[in-house]
Amino acid sequence: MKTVPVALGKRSYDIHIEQGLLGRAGEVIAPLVGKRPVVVVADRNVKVHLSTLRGSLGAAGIPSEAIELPAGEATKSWDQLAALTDRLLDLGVERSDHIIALGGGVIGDLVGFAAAILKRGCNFIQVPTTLLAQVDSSVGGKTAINTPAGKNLVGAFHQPAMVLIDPATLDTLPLRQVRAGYAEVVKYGLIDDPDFFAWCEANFEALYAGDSMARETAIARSVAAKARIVAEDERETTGKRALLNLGHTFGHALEAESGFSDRLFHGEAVAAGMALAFAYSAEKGLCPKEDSERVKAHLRAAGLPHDLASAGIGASGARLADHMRHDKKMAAGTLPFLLAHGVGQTYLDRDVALDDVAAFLDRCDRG
Ligand SMILES: NC(=O)c1ccc[n+]([C@@H]2O[C@H](COP(=O)([O-])OP(=O)(O)OC[C@H]3O[C@@H](n4cnc5c(N)ncnc54)[C@H](O)[C@@H]3O)[C@@H](O)[C@H]2O)c1
Ligand SMILES: O=C(O)C(=O)C[C@@H](O)[C@H](O)[C@H](O)COP(=O)(O)O
Ligand SMILES: [Zn+2]
Repeated sequence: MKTVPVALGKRSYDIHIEQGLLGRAGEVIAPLVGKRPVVVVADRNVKVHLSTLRGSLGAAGIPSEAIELPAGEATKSWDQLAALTDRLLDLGVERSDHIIALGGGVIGDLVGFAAAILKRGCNFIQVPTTLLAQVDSSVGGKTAINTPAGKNLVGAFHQPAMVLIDPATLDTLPLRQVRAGYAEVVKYGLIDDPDFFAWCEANFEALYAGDSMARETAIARSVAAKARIVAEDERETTGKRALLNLGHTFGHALEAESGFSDRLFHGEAVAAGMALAFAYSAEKGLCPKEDSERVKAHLRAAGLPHDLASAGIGASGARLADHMRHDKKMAAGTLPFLLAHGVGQTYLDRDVALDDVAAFLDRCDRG
């Protein structure tokens, strides 16, 4: 088993990665939970993994209850949050108990937020089953729901007590979802690790084909990068953690424009967003055009949206900029942007005018 520590003082925890880990999750979790019952909150599409997980909990002598929730971004809602917290209260969850989130980023974000507010803070464990959740959302403690105003606008920082990653759960994940998760893998290369971006260019096909070495390398390098950044700036106050938002100001606007629907998954929106961030950087002369073209070419080759047209977005720049005004990075009326000086050289630019971004978007090809 490979273990990546997340060093956050009293809130430190381990990320465990191992093929088949779900089948022995009970013994790994047992030292945390003792013999207290746990509640597993699972996505309805992961029934087979739920049964493996509960089997291993039972074998370790840990009683469990299950709550199954509908799949999809719409589940990150006030209604689902209220229903979930009511169920958890009915089940008698105590503050020191552990709630397990089994599923993708939607389940992780919702369950993490429920755990943050239930009895003013319960423990939770992330057991991510999508590539996106295994490389990104299960780590770092950002939890949230969406509101009519936009993405992740109500939430809390609440770190999990442990993250258990079984790459074998990806065997059941549809290819389109694997690709969407891969966008967040590429992100780490683009932020500050050009060697990892080159690794991505050379290995994405193996990853898509389910090669176990490629999967484990992608997951381990991604979570190590995220753990390092989160340990430096847990609450996104210094600008360091904001680097993880590369492509997200554009991406969240595209998701909002798509109505948070299956038309554009989060990872797909982030892929288009990263390509737009590089294209804007190149247009401003901040980044070599070859780097921007290289990013776009890789995302295209990887079957991901790489501009507005391939993301299916026809909205005006002004309309997309209106979505961006809800971004949580907005400070004193200005929105800092994640731009790049090149591949692996992302930085937070505090001198970008939203109107200029809107005009740039109007010059881009439409869907
Ligand atoms: N908190 C964070 O740091 C963070 C980071 C990145 C993304 N996110 C959030 O994560 C969400 C996206 O997560 P996601 O891409 O995992 O989406 P998701 O949770 O909607 O999962 C994608 C789809 O895969 C299905 N699924 C999950 N595991 C499966 C499996 N093993 N086999 C078959 N089907 C499976 C789900 O039912 C769903 O239909 C977004 O809401 C995004 O904002 C949060
Ligand atoms: O962990 C982070 O920090 C991230 O920004 C990771 C992102 O991939 C993720 O989508 C996050 O939820 C976006 O955060 P937000 O603060 O823009 O809602
Ligand atoms: Zn993201």
